[in-house]
Amino acid sequence: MRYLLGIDVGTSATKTVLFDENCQAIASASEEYPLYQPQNGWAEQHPEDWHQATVHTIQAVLTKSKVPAADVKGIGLSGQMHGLVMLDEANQVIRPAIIWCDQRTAKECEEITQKVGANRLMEITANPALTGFTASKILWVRNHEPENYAKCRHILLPKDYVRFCLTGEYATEVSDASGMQLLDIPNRCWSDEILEKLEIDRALLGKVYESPEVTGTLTAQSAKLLGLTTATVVAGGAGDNAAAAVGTGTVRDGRAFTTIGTSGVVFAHSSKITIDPKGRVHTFCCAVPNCWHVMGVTQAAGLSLSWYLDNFCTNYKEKAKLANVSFYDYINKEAESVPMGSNKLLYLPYLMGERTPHLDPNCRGVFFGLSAIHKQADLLRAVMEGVSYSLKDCQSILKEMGLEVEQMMACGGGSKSGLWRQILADMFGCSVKTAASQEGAVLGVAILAGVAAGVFTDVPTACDQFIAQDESCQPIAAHQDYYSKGHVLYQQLYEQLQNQYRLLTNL
Ligand SMILES: Nc1ncnc2c1ncn2[C@@H]1O[C@H](COP(=O)(O)OP(=O)(O)O)[C@@H](O)[C@H]1O
Ligand SMILES: O=C(CO)[C@@H](O)[C@H](O)COP(=O)(O)O
Repeated sequence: MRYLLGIDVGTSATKTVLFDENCQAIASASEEYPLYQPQNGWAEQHPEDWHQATVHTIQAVLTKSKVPAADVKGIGLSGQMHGLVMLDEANQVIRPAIIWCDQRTAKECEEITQKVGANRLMEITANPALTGFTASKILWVRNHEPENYAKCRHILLPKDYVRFCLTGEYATEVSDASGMQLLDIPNRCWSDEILEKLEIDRALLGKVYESPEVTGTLTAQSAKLLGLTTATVVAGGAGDNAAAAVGTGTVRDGRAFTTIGTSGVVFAHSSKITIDPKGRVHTFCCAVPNCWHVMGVTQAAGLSLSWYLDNFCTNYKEKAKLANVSFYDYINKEAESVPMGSNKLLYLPYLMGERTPHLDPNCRGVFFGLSAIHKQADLLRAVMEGVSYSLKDCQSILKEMGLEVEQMMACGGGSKSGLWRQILADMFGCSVKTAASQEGAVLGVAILAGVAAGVFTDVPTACDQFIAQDESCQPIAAHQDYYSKGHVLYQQLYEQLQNQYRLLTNL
């Protein structure tokens, strides 16, 4: 039997799963690490935490499974997108990584638009200048930390830093590189025009591969450390959403999925490049060669839930213990005990600014309609509903762009909640399904590794063979009606507050 490793360098943790050649999970391990917020709207992590978590979780799954090293044919890397890792001459990390949800670069986005031109930026990178994307982070370091910029010899994305540690190669692949705002998205290569206009040296960037290509093999040192062999290939892999697309079988036109991870995403596959002229959703290269995807992003999806639970529900852990149920079973029951609409309470999930549909780094979270009748559980359900309203915003734009969706899958930590999936089905007005394997991104990159290692012929064929569907939530007409009215009110709240958010930032 041959085996494949899928690794997802997420925001909350790195997760590693060992699959056999039938894509059955054999062993899994995950390791959490901190997210640092040194200022309001800033977000950083230590790249070494990602590397250590990868090493420990690979070692853990190999120990648990007792699979012979020589039978592990390939490694697939998935990861949080957009983060900026800078290495010096000696390959040392220069400063903490500035990650995807960091919002400090509004001025640098103006600089990018002015230097490249709004129209050329859309034509080449398929997206307007965004604070979340890597290019504005590079310019921020150049503008604010010139001594760090001067030392920089290599720029890598989070999972590509881990790749460098494993293989010694400076490489990336098209799906993750799409989120740097330096890639020519229609032609799937670095854009010399963008690099020249932004005065970024191309030599700083790694080689760009397609997702199922081989980017290298393990170095002797990392093979020894991990308990693997130097014959193990490391595939291009994919950004976490492009990876989850493969892991949920979203690899053909008409297919889509919604993720509730730290962020939230509504993602549709497209064999043709389609761009929203207003830039509210991203068009990126996907993990299937010669295909693209369009996705809307909610900055704080699971993050909203974690923030609420960590700060205002510390009693829930004890209550779950007393009730003898898991923590998330307990919180989902609590949310279910509250009627639809959370007793007339609305939540705007803009804790880290918002991408789709507002592209606004200044906006922040709101509970609207608080009354003395509200209890912890009302706010809990309002958070889940508010995140879902934001995902509804994403779905509406994909529809407006003519991306027909025949199948909506759900993945990410939040999709484990039956209640959350039902709310999504009610708001989207379509069935929301889960894959039989809940492994999403890690399964996706294990399939990419399988193609790279010659275990599978191509990505869509492997998905057809190995991805099966499981549960399906159908929309309930009365809920749909309520939530469509709620959505109108939800949308009006941002419109009313847009100017006040700017004033708050400048206060
Ligand atoms: N059973 C569950 N019910 C509801 N939410 C959950 C559940 N399990 C995890 N989550 C949420 O999912 C999020 C983590 O999702 P995950 O996909 O692991 O994140 P990431 O890959 O972004 O680190 C957490 O923020 C948590 O709030
Ligand atoms: O910024 C994006 C996509 O554009 C996020 O999807 C990040 O890639 C982080 O993902 P999670 O850690 O929430 O899964």
